[in-house]
Amino acid sequence: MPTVEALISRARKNEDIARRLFDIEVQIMNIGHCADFFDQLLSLVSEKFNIESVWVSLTDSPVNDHILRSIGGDRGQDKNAALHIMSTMDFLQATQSSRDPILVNEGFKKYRYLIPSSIYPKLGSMAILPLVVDGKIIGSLNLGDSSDERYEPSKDSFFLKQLAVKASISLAGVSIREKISFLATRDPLTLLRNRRELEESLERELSRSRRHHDPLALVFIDCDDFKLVNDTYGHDCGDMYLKYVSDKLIDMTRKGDMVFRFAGDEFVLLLPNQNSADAELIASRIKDHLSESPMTYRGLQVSLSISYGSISTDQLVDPTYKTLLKAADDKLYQMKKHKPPRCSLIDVLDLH
Ligand SMILES: Nc1nc2c(ncn2[C@@H]2O[C@H](COP(=O)(O)OP(=O)(O)OP(=O)(O)O)[C@@H](O)[C@H]2O)c(=O)[nH]1
Repeated sequence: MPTVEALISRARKNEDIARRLFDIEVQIMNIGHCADFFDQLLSLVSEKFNIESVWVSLTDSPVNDHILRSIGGDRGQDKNAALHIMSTMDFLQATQSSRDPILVNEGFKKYRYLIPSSIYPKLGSMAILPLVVDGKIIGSLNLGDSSDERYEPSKDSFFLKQLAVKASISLAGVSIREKISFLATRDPLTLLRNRRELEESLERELSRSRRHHDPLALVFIDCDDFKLVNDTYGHDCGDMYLKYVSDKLIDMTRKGDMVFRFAGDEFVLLLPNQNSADAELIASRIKDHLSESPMTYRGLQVSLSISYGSISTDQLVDPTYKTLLKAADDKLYQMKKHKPPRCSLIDVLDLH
């Protein structure tokens, strides 16, 4: 039978843990970006509870696309050891899809995919706290210690569960807030940056280019005879065509480049640090590649063709948002003018 003093001491200890959990919750609940959320969460948990190793394992499931994009990570390419990205199957197999904390102090091999290699050799025990967003397990918050007692499996995991729930609820909030602000800047069909974003990005990049005396290139792209796609195959095919083109534009540009949907079948590339020759080369490569990569739609190959106009700040005196766009649009118009009209979009019938 515990003494009154022991009971009071235990109650105080629990109160102290609850207060620390509350402090963490208050500090993470209003964060706007997933990357900042994880940084804050990990450092707060480690600091408030004096934990040797704290890291997050995230599955590569499509439900995590938004979070992975936000933290800038892909599987096998962790942003840092504290954010560990792994296959969904490995994760669910190791944890048996448990929604309760898992305490481990032996048999780490089973959980090896969850543990960054820099932490694995130091572990005496660990706690795996599942993170659940929108009812789906998306990974875990993990706590590790060199002693085999701290997370000994028979220990009470009540507060660990509390931590898992608070982290999950806050992450869901951050994720939704970030998604809303992301979508406000995007074209809903292609998810490319929208025209308003172009205006802001172009102003920003122009002043950066002036400050650093670096060139900035812009390519204006228009799909040829796009109306024919809609008229021949219907609007769904037209939508697919626009998505197909936008994916190719993303694939064929570099990480620092920006791709925008300007309007209907018009796209703009913003290429920091590229001069006129670079921009012309990139644009003509994209044009050639699209011409050689017809889109498959219901067993038909629908051919693609674009016209473009490329311009760089090194070709204009005192370039502005308007003059840069206008110069690229003029060049696009010149290319369009010399293009023979197409009457059919079908290259090859029936691929089956
Ligand atoms: N499917 C689909 N069609 C769209 C969308 N936005 C605009 N359009 C269509 O895009 C077509 C653009 O037509 P035009 O401006 O004549 O362009 P074009 O047929 O490519 O002609 P050129 O530019 O002269 O080669 C119009 O028929 C619009 O209705 C969209 O989101 N989805």
